[in-house]
Amino acid sequence: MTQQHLPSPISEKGLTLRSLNKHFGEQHVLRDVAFTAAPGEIVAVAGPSGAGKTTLGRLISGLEQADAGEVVLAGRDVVQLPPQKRHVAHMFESFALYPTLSAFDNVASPLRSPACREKPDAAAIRARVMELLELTEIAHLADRRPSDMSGGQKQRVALCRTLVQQPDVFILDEPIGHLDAKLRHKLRSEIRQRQKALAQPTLWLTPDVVEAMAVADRVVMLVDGGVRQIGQAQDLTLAPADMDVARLTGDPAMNLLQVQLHQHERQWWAGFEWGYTLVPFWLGQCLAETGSLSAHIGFLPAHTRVQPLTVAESEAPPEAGALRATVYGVEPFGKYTLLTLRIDEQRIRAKVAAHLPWQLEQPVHVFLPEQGLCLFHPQSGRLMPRGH
Ligand SMILES: Nc1ncnc2c1ncn2[C@@H]1O[C@H](COP(=O)(O)OP(=O)(O)OP(=O)(O)O)[C@@H](O)[C@H]1O
Repeated sequence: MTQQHLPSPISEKGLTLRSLNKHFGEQHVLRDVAFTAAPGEIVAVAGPSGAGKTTLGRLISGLEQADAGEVVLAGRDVVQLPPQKRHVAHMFESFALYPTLSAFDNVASPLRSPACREKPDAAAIRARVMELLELTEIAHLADRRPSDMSGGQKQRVALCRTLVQQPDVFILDEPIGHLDAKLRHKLRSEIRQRQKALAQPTLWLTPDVVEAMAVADRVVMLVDGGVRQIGQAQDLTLAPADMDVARLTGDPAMNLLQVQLHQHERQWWAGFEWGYTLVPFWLGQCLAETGSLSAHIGFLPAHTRVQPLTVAESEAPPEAGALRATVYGVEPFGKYTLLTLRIDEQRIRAKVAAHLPWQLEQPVHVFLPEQGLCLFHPQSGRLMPRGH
């Protein structure tokens, strides 16, 4: 476990996870998961499908038992407690609505339950439920049953039923995945504002790292059941802990280009089928220390400069630091254009100004950025500290 994975001192009202482990049969689904979420903090747990996000949420709620580890919630170690005594408001990916109840009654159900700590009266319940139904734009469906609703409408009922509670932690498992882009944007910021004002932490589980970065104060990157990195959007984007995190973060994700380095007259060169290009000296020195001269370098599409060339220009040797490439794909997004570029058999992407008329198969030079160039260890795939 690295230093960044160590939980900070526990807060009376927050959530602290320590060394959580879970197997399903032979499969090690969660490995030493440890992090904290402070009161009012939104922590997103992001990672690809099968990373263990749902299982982690279920361990915190008590719907699954951990093999080992601690879940400390509002100052209590809750590992031995049954779900109803943990005071967790959990929105399930599957919604789990009551089929015979209306949308209103589904949302009101936790407030009417004997396990509810607050015992609000009917008027208070109505006010809280309607406020959420209005926020999520389904107030007009208050009397409808789940069977007469779309997937996105059911998801909003499930979301309201979770947010209406006053638990010790909120767990939202893919809470807005079924909604259209406009509503997703609105709810992302509305829910963020709402949860930030509360005294409880919120865990937001999602495979969408861009959503995670937009909504959360910090993002926990979970890959293969292990925490690879915890950080804010810019930490994950500019300095991903390893190549898996680099592939998952950014919009679009960081370019990962395999290079084979060679030293010649105290300079380092990357070799390609079309020839060699000069690379920063620190890159060669750092890589040489690993005992291998082949590795992946990373750079963001937004930092990738592309220069269009005529055919005649493209046949001359590229200037120092430039890579020879051809345009493979052009996606105009209005404010900018996203280019896919082919360098030998590899593909990279570049976010470029929209005004140039890019052509498929057009020859270009690509310039590696001096700042923001990352080197990943040839064996572990971890980000290497940058040399001088
Ligand atoms: N009850 C179970 N029995 C056996 N294996 C399980 C069980 N629940 C989950 N798994 C396995 O554990 C791993 C993690 O699953 P989990 O649902 O937690 O992932 P996830 O990150 O939430 O994925 P998704 O984004 O697709 O929902 C997967 O390989 C899954 O097949």
